[in-house]
Amino acid sequence: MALIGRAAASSALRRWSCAAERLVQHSQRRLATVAVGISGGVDSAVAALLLKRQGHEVIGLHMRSWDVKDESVPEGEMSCVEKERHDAERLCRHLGIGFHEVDFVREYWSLVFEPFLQSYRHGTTPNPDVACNRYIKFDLFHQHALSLGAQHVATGHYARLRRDERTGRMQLLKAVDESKDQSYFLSCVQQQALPQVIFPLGGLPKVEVRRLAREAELHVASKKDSVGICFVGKRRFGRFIAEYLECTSGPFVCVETGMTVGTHRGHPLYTPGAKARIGGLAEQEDRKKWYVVAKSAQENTVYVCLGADHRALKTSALLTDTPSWVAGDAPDALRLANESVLRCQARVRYQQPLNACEVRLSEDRLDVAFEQPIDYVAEQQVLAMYDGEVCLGGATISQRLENVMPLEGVQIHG
Ligand SMILES: Nc1ncnc2c1ncn2[C@@H]1O[C@H](COP(=O)(O)OP(=O)(O)OP(=O)(O)O)[C@@H](O)[C@H]1O
Repeated sequence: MALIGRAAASSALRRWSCAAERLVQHSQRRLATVAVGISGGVDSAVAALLLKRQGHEVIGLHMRSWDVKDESVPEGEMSCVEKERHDAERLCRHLGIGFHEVDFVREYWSLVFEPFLQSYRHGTTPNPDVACNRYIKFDLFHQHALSLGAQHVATGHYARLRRDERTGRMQLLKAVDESKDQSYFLSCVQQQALPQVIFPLGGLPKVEVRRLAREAELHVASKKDSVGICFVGKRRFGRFIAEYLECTSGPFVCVETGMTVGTHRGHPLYTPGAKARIGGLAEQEDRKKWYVVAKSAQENTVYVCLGADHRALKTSALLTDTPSWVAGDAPDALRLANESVLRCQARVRYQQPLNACEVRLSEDRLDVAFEQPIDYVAEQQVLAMYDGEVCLGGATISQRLENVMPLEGVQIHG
């Protein structure tokens, strides 16, 4: 009897001490208040759900970065901006977390959208998502989230963070689900924001994120992933850009022959590497096969070639503007040795396979040589550099070098 009593008492004690331990861990974790960027989509909602389950005090922060006035919405329909806000608020209510809003419409316009338009005017192809992450989400938005009393700021980005044992700085890593990896868009984010950042989805496959959303009965569980540039919403890009930039028709010129092979509807509507869809040609087959090589804004000319494998679409070397290193400084290979060369991998587009390259610093710019020529390099897009799974940083491409242009003297820079 006494034995049974002692066993029961000690098991009760064990249960109690486990419960107490859980309570202590729980209350310690509760000390962290995490502001989650709630977009109205499934990823950030699941990020908030997971943080809440871990015991954090979670608040939802929705940002308005685009004015309803700048969306043409059919009568009686809700604009994209309003729909996202509505979904974000409903999600916070469902998750039982506070809902906060912040307006960065003006800042987004001047730091992201104006430079985006300017770049298009000059005949180049910018990346507004990289600029948005650097100047808005991981700077102004981040600071605002901290000013609300949060110690951490989380987003639904697919990427991971790790502290570098040697330097003590934060490293940006690719997501485990490579098909969703967003480190490319984060490659120009600055080190100072990263110690407070959490990416709860970096280790999860997207299918698991959707499953968690369904299990938690989030109304956005089956909502489509956002594709393309966020402010364009569901509109066709051509129609959208034509509202802001003058698009006048001009010639499509074949880089091989120098001959005009069709008429384009305005150079801003075309991106190097994309199909040109030249109309007016008799052969349907040919129409399918023209690709944009380059553009000249000055001459309002779009240069094209026949076939996706044409050597005019390949680039083996390029120059960039001043790079942005996630660690804050350039990697040791570029800083410490004379004649220093960084051997790494790089991509020039979201989800492009990584390409081996050599990077040299020339003044404060990068001179990049690829082991094999790569496809579809567009000026003003971002080059993101990697050492295995670590994203080292990014830089805006200022010039394609050694791209094969069979037609001597074709001037492609606007
Ligand atoms: N309007 C917004 N307000 C607050 N945070 C935002 C907003 N838009 C995006 N974010 C944050 O940035 C992350 C990445 O944004 P992105 O536009 O790539 O959306 P996404 O991958 O489709 O994610 P989601 O499914 O959450 O919309 C989001 O998961 C979210 O945390």
